[in-house]
Amino acid sequence: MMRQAGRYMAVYRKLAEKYPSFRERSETTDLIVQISLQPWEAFRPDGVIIFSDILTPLPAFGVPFDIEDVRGPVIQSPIRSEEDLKVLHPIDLEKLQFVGDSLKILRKEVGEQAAVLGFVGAPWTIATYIVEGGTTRTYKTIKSMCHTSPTLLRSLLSHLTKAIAEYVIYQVESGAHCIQIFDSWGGQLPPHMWEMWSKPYIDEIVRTVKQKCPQTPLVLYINGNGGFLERMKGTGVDVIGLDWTVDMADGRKRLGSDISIQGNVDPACLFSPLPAITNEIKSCVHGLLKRIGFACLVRVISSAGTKGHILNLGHGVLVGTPEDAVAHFFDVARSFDYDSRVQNRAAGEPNLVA
Ligand SMILES: O=C(O)CCc1c2[nH]c(c1CC(=O)O)Cc1[nH]c(c(CC(=O)O)c1CCC(=O)O)Cc1[nH]c(c(CC(=O)O)c1CCC(=O)O)Cc1[nH]c(c(CCC(=O)O)c1CC(=O)O)C2
Repeated sequence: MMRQAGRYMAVYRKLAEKYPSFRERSETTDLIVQISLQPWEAFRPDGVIIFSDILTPLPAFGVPFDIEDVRGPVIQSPIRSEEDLKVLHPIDLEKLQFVGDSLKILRKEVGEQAAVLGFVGAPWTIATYIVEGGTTRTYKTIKSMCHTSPTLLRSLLSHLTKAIAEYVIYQVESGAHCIQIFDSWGGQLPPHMWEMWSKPYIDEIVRTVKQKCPQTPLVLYINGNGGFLERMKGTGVDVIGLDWTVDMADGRKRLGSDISIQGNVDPACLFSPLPAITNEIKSCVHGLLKRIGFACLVRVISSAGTKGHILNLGHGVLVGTPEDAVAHFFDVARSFDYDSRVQNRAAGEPNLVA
């Protein structure tokens, strides 16, 4: 479940009182492991996501940042000129050792009972933070740069692409079974601009990672991706993450049966009464069943966890979500009878469904 650990959990909030700096919580091996395991201990999901952030690798290639309580991520020195680019250097993976160490420990902690999941931000999405200096509603600085300083923006995106590809490989070599690429803000671009300013860089990451780690499933997620599904498939990833604005059956029809889909229950639905949550999950799964047929789904799911449907929310768990609603989501997911019929818990191949 996206944003599986974090502020909606009371144990996390309590730990955050003791360690008030987000960077400390997400850059100290013991704390990363402890926080990543909080939802595992509470809900026993099929995947344990390392507690980290898409911005975590930035200081390792020359871009310091902080996460402030109200403002969220803040980049003190945004990159907006050729001169600013000079701070960038190749990624120093030694500075991210806490990520590698945590993944190794998480693999030991969960054994064969769950997949361990890593993640990165896509170059465009990371660039929005580096250029805008933090979170933005309009993306106007970076979007105007596409027209006023295309060479500069291309240099930045190329640098990020190299760094992120190396970081993905590092996570896989440290034990991640699967990597999700968050192009969370790719959906802010018109699709033809995404093809120019985001897709080629994701393509390059997929190519590089597939050469080194051909067995590792890659998931691609864009927030607001209704206009992008076919284009996302063109990157060569193994799984497309749908947000909740796309009907699951439409998504499957548009993407075909030769690729896996993740998603896509509306995260806000977890604020509803439990029976309503059950219905939403069923309609997400059964919509898919109706579209491609039950037998076909079983066949697709059973192919070693890289094809089929990974039941998930359409984006992260929202702050304030009741924990019993999250528990209910996992209970309902586990209750589907296809789960018990599918033999995708082969040795060394944790179940990636749900
Ligand atoms: O999400 C917020 O509102 C907080 C600010 C924010 C952060 N990163 C950010 C943003 C969004 C923005 O403002 O641009 C920037 C950020 N981090 C992330 C994404 C990708 C996405 O969710 O679409 C994004 C961009 C898009 C987005 O936030 O929707 C990814 C992320 N951050 C984080 C996690 C890990 C987790 O939650 O389990 C994960 C995802 C792992 C996964 O789902 O597989 C952790 C994180 N980062 C952050 C926080 C809040 C700070 C705290 O706990 O003290 C937290 C903890 C939490 O969400 O409860 C900081």
